[in-house]
Amino acid sequence: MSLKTENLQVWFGNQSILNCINLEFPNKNISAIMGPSGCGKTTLLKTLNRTLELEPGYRYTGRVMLSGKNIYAEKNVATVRRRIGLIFQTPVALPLSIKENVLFGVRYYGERNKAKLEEINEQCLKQAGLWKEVKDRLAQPARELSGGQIQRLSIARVLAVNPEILLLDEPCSNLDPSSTKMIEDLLHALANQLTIILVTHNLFQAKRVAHNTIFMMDGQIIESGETKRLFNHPEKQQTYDFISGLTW
Ligand SMILES: Nc1ncnc2c1ncn2[C@@H]1O[C@H](COP(=O)(O)OP(=O)(O)OP(=O)(O)O)[C@@H](O)[C@H]1O
Repeated sequence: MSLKTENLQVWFGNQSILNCINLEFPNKNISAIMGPSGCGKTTLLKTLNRTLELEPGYRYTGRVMLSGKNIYAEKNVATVRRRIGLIFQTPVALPLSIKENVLFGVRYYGERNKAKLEEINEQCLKQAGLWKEVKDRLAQPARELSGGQIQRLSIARVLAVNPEILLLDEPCSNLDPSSTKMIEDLLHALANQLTIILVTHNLFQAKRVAHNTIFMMDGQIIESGETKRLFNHPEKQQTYDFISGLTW
């Protein structure tokens, strides 16, 4: 599914946060968004599935097009958020069992068939690389899992509602290197089926996982393109300074 933004602008109150964002996210591809703290990365990500509408003072102009249709014209916001799932920085375990964490969204969207629910649970835990670790304790509270396991559980919960796009906001920032590697391997595997957009502070992570990279500053896109090209031959001085560690 193709996702693109057209002249997207965002304000909180009178403060301009995103300015004239025109981006196209290639299908079944991983795009990384990087940039200095406060430049608007999270705001951009949350604008891509209408999560920001919940925040007071939020105003936008422009369009976010999913397969040719503006998601902001869709009356049912829940449908948009099902099709474009968002994973937060802090791993979230709902106060439920491991299995019910996976099935939370599926039940919300109305699936009641027991066999189908069992099938979704197993399939999504396998996709998230968690099945072997939890298959014998599905009824136990999810909060007993480690941070890395909970982050993979959050991904399983989003995958369970069959999204077309996966947005991740610094998903590894609270994880150790081995959990980070598991998430990165998982993203590589998922990129065969989904379009993935990842906000990361970790330039090495962008290099390791992203096909394309977008560099932002002060609410604007400075440069975007193939990851290797952007890191090896940045076209803009600001990009060069950022990847050389001169601006953070
Ligand atoms: N709900 C809100 N109300 C008012 N201002 C906000 C709100 N959310 C974000 N902002 C402002 O928007 C700007 C961009 O914030 P955002 O979180 O998108 O940046 P970021 O690039 O993700 O930063 P970081 O890398 O530190 O997470 C900041 O100035 C922030 O204070």
